[in-house]
Amino acid sequence: MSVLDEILDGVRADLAERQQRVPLEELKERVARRDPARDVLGRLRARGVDVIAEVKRASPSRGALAPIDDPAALAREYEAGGASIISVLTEGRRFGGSLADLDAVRAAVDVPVLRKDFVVSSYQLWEARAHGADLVLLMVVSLDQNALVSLVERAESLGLCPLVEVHDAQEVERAVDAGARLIGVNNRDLRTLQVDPGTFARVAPLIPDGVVKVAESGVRSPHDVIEFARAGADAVLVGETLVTGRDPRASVADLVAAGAHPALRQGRSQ
Ligand SMILES: O=C(O)c1ccccc1NCC(=O)[C@H](O)[C@H](O)COP(=O)(O)O
Repeated sequence: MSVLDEILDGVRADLAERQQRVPLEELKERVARRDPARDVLGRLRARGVDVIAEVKRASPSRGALAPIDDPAALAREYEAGGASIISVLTEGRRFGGSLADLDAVRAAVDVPVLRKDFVVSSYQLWEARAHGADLVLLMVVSLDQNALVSLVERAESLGLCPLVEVHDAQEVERAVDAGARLIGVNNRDLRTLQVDPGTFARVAPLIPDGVVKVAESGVRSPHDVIEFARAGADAVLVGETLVTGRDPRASVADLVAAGAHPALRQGRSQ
């Protein structure tokens, strides 16, 4: 069994437990009391190369990364450094995240917040919105096409912007067919956990113009931001480098500054 399959088994078990504890009707009532989700696509199209900064305690590939006792404080640092979106990993078993982290971050920042998890059911979309997320990750590799299409539609009907994650040409085709307007190319192969930073440059040209493109995983430096931007990225998603560095605000600011260079504006998604 692959690591991804193990993660998905755990996600389904935890999901079943939450569905017992928190009925869908209760989530719907909480969603109805929430302010509408923030605009994401307009923001990503309007500026230089945006930085999506991730709250990530641990990962299957690297084990423990950082304790992050106060995710709200970390998110405020990211926002002060110029991050356009805060990504919050809510998977508990392998990434050490939780919906409580999402609550804390949502209450701490004004920028949009991404619920980063292994979504397999519309219940998780209701959860994401009930806990204040503006975006939600949908991974093509872990969904059949009917499920992908229906989760994209359900996310949008809740006002959530789906970030549809792909890794190869076939997954791009599926994401586009499902109506994705925001596509993340993960440089990490989730079956082997290997990161190949060249993945984005190979896969991004297959994504139609007008779709906003995010380079995910393996972004380590301002130089990387420039390289991904030259390959067509509108945004980069960064976890490990930020949570293991000494000064997350300064690290984000350096990445944002690299992405704001006027020479990089040409060719970005409109
Ligand atoms: O990070 C992992 O090891 C991992 C393993 C299996 C599934 C997903 C995984 N990561 C999720 C991500 O996509 C990253 O957290 C995100 O792109 C940031 O990557 P990085 O900057 O390399 O931490």
